[in-house]
Amino acid sequence: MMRTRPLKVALLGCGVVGSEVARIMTTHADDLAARIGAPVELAGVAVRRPDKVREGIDPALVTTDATALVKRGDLDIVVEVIGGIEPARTLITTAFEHGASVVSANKALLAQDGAALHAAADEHGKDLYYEAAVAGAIPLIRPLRESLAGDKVNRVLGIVNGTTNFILDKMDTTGAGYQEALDEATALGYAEADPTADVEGFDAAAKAAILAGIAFHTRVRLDDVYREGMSEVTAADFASAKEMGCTIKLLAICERAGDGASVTARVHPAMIPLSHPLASVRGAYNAVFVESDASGQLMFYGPGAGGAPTASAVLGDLVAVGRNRISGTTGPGESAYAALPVSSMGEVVTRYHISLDVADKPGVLAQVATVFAEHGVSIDTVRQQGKDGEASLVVVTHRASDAALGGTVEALRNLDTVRGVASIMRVEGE
Ligand SMILES: NC(=O)c1ccc[n+]([C@@H]2O[C@H](COP(=O)([O-])OP(=O)(O)OC[C@H]3O[C@@H](n4cnc5c(N)ncnc54)[C@H](O)[C@@H]3O)[C@@H](O)[C@H]2O)c1
Ligand SMILES: N[C@@H](CCO)C(=O)O
Ligand code: NA
Repeated sequence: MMRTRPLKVALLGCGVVGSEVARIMTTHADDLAARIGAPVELAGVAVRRPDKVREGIDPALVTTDATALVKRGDLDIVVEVIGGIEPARTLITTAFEHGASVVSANKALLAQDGAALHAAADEHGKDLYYEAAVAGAIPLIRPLRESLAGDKVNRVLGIVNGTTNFILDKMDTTGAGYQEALDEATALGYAEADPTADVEGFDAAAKAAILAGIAFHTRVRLDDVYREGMSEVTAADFASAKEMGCTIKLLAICERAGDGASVTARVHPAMIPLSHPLASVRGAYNAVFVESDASGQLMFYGPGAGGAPTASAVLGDLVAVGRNRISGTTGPGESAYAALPVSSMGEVVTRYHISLDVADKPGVLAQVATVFAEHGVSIDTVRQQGKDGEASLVVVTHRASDAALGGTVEALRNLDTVRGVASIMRVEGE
């Protein structure tokens, strides 16, 4: 039965995502009401620039005072799509204190302060939902939190940043320069306000922290995630990858480690075989593999960024939270009972592609091979190309720990015959 009193929703931020949330709330109002069981009323929109024309939004609803809006006391749901840490954090906790539940797309904040925000939601008996924070439109938080709640997830691996996938894809397939590809991603609304968050891997690391926490029922914060961005990936790296039948993707990888007694979470560029499904994830699309004991391998794929796709996830949460409000319940909160420690990157085991500039003279290959052997790193293949008394040596290893590989590279740098280490890239997905 339809409740006549509407659910009052406040929108904080009306940028790329917020404007699409407002548009869908208006255009799909009847369907949303039918699905929730009550009409949804846009009760206020907090913005920074009040003079901007916002199509479809009653100017009387617009305010620059987000704090006063969340303190009104009659709100059912606050949708936070401002981004960043403050004032978003204080606005969310203030919303809970004044009786509202919260839907947010803010991965940076959730990866840093998720535990405190969940505690605040619990304390006030309210919901905190954030499907949009990871992989945009792709349902991932809810499947991990609800559908897979009876299984044991062992690994989450995927492409969770649309901007960097867009850039890497352009560089790989069209030979476009880095800046040109980044400018296009920004114009399409994929990039964060400061694109450093995307290209240096902070955005993906925040998502990895959120995914690892939910998947392994533990707490993983942004600082726990090992992070390397993609701004140093070169055309030469793509050429090396092609020679190996691979491409390069910025991956987020969360795994159980040490016989399941700990977890690791990392974000870095990696070579993956062209035959791997992640290799064919194009443009700003995201794709995430989840491996669980009983389910086996699951793949989630779709638009990971952009206004409308992200708004789709926000609206899904709005409906879920709205239904909870009507029935006087809340959805599942934080599940961190496993309390697993996060291991350092040194314990991660994977394969490596190392490109060295060496002197082209007798015994060099043997010297290099000895260094690998001394550090317990087994070599899979070696390829050498000569150029004027110098040579480039490409070594691909079998699986080894990051600590062993680090020691190997340090020792290689100390060899007189090694002129430089041109690139080190992990090889995943085999
Ligand atoms: N764009 C995407 O593809 C995407 C995808 C998933 C998640 N997100 C997340 O969604 C959130 C919003 O992203 P966006 O792309 O819409 O960013 P945006 O910069 O386009 O929008 C944010 C808006 O908030 C406004 N704002 C800033 N401070 C404010 C304040 N104090 N009061 C009211 N308004 C304020 C800004 O003026 C801006 O219009 C971020 O957390 C982002 O990480 C974005
Ligand atoms: N900047 C992010 C938005 C989606 O979270 C990306 O490019 O994936
Ligand atoms: Na999502």
